[in-house]
Amino acid sequence: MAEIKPYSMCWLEYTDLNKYRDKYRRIFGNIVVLGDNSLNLPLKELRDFLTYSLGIKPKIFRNTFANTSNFVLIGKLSDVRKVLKGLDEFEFSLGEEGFLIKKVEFGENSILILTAKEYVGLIYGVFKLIEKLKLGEDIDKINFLSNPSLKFRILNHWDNLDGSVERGYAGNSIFFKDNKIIINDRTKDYARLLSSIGINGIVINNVNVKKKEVELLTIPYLKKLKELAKIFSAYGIKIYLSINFASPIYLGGLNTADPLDKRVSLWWKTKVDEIYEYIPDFGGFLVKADSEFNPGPHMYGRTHADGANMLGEALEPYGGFVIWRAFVYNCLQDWRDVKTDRAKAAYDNFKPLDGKFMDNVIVQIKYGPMDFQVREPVNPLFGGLEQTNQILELQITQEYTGQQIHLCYLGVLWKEILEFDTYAKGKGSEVKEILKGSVFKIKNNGMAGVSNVGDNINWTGHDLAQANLYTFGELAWNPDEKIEKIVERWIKLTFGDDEKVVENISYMLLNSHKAYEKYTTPLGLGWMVNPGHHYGPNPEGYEYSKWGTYHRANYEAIGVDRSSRGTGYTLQYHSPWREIYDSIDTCPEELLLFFHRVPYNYRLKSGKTLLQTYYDLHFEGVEEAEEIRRRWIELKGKIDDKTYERVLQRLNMQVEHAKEWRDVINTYFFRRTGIPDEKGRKIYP
Ligand SMILES: CO[C@H]1[C@H](O)[C@@H](O)[C@H](O)O[C@@H]1C(=O)O
Repeated sequence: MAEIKPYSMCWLEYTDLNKYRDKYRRIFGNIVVLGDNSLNLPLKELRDFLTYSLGIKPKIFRNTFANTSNFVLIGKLSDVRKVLKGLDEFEFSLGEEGFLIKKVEFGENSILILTAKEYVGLIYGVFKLIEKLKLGEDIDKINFLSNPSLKFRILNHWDNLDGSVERGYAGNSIFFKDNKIIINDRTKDYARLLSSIGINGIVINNVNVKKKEVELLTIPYLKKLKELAKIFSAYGIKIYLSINFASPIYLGGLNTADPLDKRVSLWWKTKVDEIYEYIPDFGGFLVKADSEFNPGPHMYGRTHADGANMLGEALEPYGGFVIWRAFVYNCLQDWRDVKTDRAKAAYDNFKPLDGKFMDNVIVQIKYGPMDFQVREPVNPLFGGLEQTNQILELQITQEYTGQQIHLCYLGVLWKEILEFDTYAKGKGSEVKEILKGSVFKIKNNGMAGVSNVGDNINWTGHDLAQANLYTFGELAWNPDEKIEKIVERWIKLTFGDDEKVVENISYMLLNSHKAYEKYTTPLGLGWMVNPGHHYGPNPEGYEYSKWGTYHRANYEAIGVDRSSRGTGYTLQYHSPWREIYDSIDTCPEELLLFFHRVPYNYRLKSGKTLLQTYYDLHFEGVEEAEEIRRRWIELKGKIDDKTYERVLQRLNMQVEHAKEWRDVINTYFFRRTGIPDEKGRKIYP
């Protein structure tokens, strides 16, 4: 029996797979390992899975297969090639992090090879092999080579040293408590989970680096971080830290953090030297600078490039990276000022700096120009920046998308973002192609996801929110994969392969984002949330505040004119998007209110008015939330009771809160216009 843990292992759980035992026994009864003890970890992963899930206790052979006939062979490609011929081509096709799983016949013997150029590939590979076995896939003729498409596949934790998590909806931090770093069994299990979805970097602390967190760069913390980094490193994951740009003042006693001041750059160099003494494979820094009250180079009249490059120089000798966020805007705006448009800020700040960053600096860009709303257009910096490394920032944690009380599967949205064609170099310049490095020459690109993980027993609060974490990793590894396939795989790995279970949960996941969008703020509106915590409806919650997030509804119209006749935001896009978005007639309706100010009586393509459409979508959204719950209820008895109940409870809350959204928003529109619903449904006066 596998040890029983006080938390679930999500898609890695050792479920009983006895039914596949006979299918796999012949080959998996023997494992030959080529190489030294460094391969013990992938070996242990495979052995534990075979033992606990399949009831196969493999015999292990080290550096010999003299007495075996059928076996699994694990080793680095250079070692495997010494004993098996015909593997030359893989020297070229395997990348640094890639792996190969291949069945070969060798005389009388059947051998399943798991190989990679580097150790890290063997780790990723062993988890993929386990996944295939867990899914019961045929491995008789397997010839599966996989390299990640994106170089950086990083999770951002917004965890604070006191154990709280900014925008966290799954309990407390798994990394920090009472200003101490936590290291326990769960740390390693987290590394295993992340490695199994190909993650290769993790920023462990919040981008808002407050006074206490500045101390993470001091020796007492570095000593502990060294231990933590070792655990992650064994699974192919590098540790990064968010830093406060003013650290030389807080920690170094300097009176400035000016990036062009020699004392400042020297302080950082010395600090970086120290960090690498403790953590030789340290990934680098994530920096939120000149953003929402965090200090940055603007304070000294310097540019983001000045700031980032100064850090880049300190990290360069060690191969470390600076990840610099593009989330920079005026957060002290006056609602009476109609000229300033927050949506334009990232582009306005960073486009002029294109080409000025060092090669080990990466600009990390939120998917949209505002802030992780349920729908926004894709940030025009994608396609706008041509000579700057870039990371697409997604929010796995559901700040604006239901806070893990609502089921809102984000994979469908992320897929649309990745497939958005920027037309930067004509057709075929999709975001995913830019990130792969195939549109511009820049190569140090990737994806970052703000983690949805906490210390809840299911890691993510809502059990089904595990799918968002899984999907993030899978898409970062291969953004070309079909989302339906990822969903199906996650369900089977997590809940087994019962047809009804797969059918219903697929339905629930694939339709949940659309439903959430409908009953909250469809047509690109966004922002009608309660200020501060961002849960639940509040149509004017952000209307007169300083955050630059206004819809400016009056009795006739709603939305911001961001066209060339308005704020000019549309001009940040390449053609044909700038023309498409610029005209109310061609603008995709799902983004209509983002780009245009639209009268309530404006007729959409369906022939219905904007107002009636808004009413209809809200009624539909609630019905869809009810249907999603119904699909879950159909699975009673097919899902273990505890999980079933936990999810049902959240789905019940979702339906209730969806009704609250529907009624508050519909009433708001009714009160603004005085026009009732054509279908006479209940709208509160
Ligand atoms: C970490 O701060 C977050 C903040 O909680 C969130 O509400 C805001 O939208 O985005 C910020 C950011 O992305 O920096």
